[in-house]
Amino acid sequence: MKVTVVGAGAVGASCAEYIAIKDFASEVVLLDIKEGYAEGKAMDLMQTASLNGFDTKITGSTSDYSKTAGSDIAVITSGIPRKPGMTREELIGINAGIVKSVAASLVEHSPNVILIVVSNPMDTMTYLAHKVTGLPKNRIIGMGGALDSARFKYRLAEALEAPISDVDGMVIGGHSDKGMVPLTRLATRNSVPASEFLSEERLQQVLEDTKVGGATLTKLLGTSAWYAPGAAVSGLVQAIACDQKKIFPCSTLLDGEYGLSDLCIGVPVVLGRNGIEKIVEINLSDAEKAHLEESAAGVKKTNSLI
Ligand SMILES: NC(=O)c1ccc[n+]([C@@H]2O[C@H](COP(=O)([O-])OP(=O)(O)OC[C@H]3O[C@@H](n4cnc5c(N)ncnc54)[C@H](O)[C@@H]3O)[C@@H](O)[C@H]2O)c1
Ligand SMILES: O=C(O)C[C@H](O)C(=O)O
Repeated sequence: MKVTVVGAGAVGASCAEYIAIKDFASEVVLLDIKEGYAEGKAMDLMQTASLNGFDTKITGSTSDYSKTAGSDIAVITSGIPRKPGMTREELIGINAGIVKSVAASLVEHSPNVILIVVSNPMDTMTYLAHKVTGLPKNRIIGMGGALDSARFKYRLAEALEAPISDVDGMVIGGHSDKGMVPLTRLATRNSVPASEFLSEERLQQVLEDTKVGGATLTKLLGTSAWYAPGAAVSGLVQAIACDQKKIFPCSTLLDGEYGLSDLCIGVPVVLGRNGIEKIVEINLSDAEKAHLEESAAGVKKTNSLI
């Protein structure tokens, strides 16, 4: 299993590290445009191999896509991150050009690749990857919901004063401060609805904290987060590589599902060796449907800028 990660910055390197530590891929290629940067990150990571006990071979490349040839999965993290006070949508001017050229180069060298798009604004960048490559829809996946759901579970565990392994929850919708739709109605603590333990007001606070999860970290760090994003990407890569058939909320091209078409937005999907093997349509309440529709309108507005 060969995995390429484009962008050896904060998220790309974190993602490569988690993939290696989980030890399911034979090879990870890191690629960046900064001279020597990906090679340096790859060497540093390889020097953790004996310490962390993995055999995955990590190599680096400065803009040489021939090194990525034959990749089964490629992750696109290249692009600028936001600074405090910015929205993800404001990154579109620079990141659209980067994602466009990177996606085309990846597919040129690995025609059978499954693409995972991370660069922001992620839903629009995922849609752009479709426009540029024309790959079948099962082979282009946007990562946002897996991260947002992890943050939702973190906030739920905090409110419930429970171990995180005891809570479950999912966030669908666009990966944006306003567009996320945390499904508080379906959140549970060990199969018991979270609403049995938490007031409506406290659940609403969990929802609000989840939606601004990325912005909160950006304010604290001066740039956006990388550990949880890297871990979330590695989870998707592993589900595909190991044909796990796990459900994750991912940004995918919709064609009538959830009453939405011609956009990529986060909904639950089954991930396996063929990428997105199924879009799972769950019954949403009227309020959740309205939130998802509002979120879709926001994503479409951003899509109109590419
Ligand atoms: N979807 C998500 O959930 C999520 C989570 C975190 C970050 N992000 C996004 O991921 C992107 C990367 O974030 P980061 O913190 O790693 O940024 P970063 O600045 O640390 O790393 C980005 C890297 O991309 C490289 N790069 C730029 N143009 C390139 C090109 N044409 N080809 C190859 N490499 C190129 C840069 O040299 C840099 O090393 C940002 O757009 C950020 O908003 C998305
Ligand atoms: O918040 C950001 O800009 C980065 C990323 O989308 C995140 O949610 O951490």
